Amino acid sequence: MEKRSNWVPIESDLDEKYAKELEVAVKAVHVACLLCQKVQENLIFNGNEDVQAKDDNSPVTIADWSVQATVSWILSEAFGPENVSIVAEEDISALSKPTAANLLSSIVTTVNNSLSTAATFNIQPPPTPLNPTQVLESISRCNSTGGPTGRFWVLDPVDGTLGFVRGDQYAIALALIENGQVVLGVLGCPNYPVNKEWLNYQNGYRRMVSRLSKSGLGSWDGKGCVLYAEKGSKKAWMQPLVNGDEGFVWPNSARRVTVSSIDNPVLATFCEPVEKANSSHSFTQGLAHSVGLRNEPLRVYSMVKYAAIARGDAEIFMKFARAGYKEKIWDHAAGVVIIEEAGGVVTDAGGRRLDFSKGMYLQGLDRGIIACAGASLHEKIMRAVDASWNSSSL
Ligand SMILES: Nc1ncnc2c1ncn2[C@@H]1O[C@H](COP(=O)(O)OS(=O)(=O)O)[C@@H](OP(=O)(O)O)[C@H]1O
Ligand SMILES: [Mg+2]
Ligand SMILES: [Mg+2]
Ligand SMILES: [Mg+2]
Repeated sequence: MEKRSNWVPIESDLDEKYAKELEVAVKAVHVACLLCQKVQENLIFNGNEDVQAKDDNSPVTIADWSVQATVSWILSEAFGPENVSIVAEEDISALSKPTAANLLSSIVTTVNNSLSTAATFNIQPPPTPLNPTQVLESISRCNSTGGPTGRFWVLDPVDGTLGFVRGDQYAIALALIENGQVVLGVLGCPNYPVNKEWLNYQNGYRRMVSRLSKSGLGSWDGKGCVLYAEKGSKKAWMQPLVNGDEGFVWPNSARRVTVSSIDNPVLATFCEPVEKANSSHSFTQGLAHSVGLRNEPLRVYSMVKYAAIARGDAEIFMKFARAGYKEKIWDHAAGVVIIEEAGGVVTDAGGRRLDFSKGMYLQGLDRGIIACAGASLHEKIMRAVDASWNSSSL
């Protein structure tokens, strides 16, 4: 049983400047996590939820659209729609077709069910359930394209949708950007328990769940976590994910997280995308060999990789997408500020910090993304990338 003495009330972390934004964002992500848990359960155990394919063949589900609608609605209610600008992954093109009536109806139901439980987090639900037009409006309101000035939110409603549909890891990522800088990041990880036992089950989250339940260890209670950080605070925080129907009373408690102190690559663990199509496994394998990394790579879907570094469960995250792929800001914004405030370093392979000021893409990214638990380890990995790059076929 974990000692709870190091959990503190959420308010103790709140700096004046973004106090309300952080509080609303953390609550919205909790609501979204609960929504996703229900949809994933239906998808995996009852097999009765739709998985659609987008134009690029990537999957999208009712959870992606429902979270986008729900978070957009919560932010608009809290700050006024005229003050809320959101860059987000999903749009309504597939939902506006006449053949999508059933899909839209499932989304509307999911959003309303989710908002009706939001009172747990002191969020006032809508006076009457949202109708399809209002849900579509909430989704399509997230049509900001970002840029160098002003304030906008960045939302990946379900990051790692592939992991989500496979019953594995995924994340909900919400960040606030002001004048090109990420000032807040909140990362919901519904399948990443507060304790890191899942790391012992390399690439097999579902195997872990089934093994733990068979072994009667009892430590698995299905809960995930929500991580968050405010830029410049030098602190990153983790809350346990609450179960909406436990009679739980908000505010939740939080615990500080910090990166690992390991700076020797020989002892480090690195994480990377599960799919070879999203990042070159052969390049990272060669690089791992060159620096003497002994541990198996931790292949995990979604920004849970950023959470793993921030929590000190792994030391290195690398992503080297194929040439021509343009990384989107919603896949990184929340994770970057959380790792940095937890004591880590995130740059491209040229050592430059990621630039969130150029619209929806991370423009000018040099080769790939390297996040490490500290500056010294980061320096070593950067040197190894440079040494391996020319002999690679990337
Ligand atoms: N070809 C290609 N190369 C690189 N990246 C891509 C590519 N295609 C998609 N994406 C984006 O990757 C997001 C998922 O990244 P992950 O690190 O979770 O990858 S993996 O699922 O573990 O393989 C995924 O985020 P979601 O769409 O939110 O799941 C995409 O934005
Ligand atoms: Mg994503
Ligand atoms: Mg997504
Ligand atoms: Mg997607």
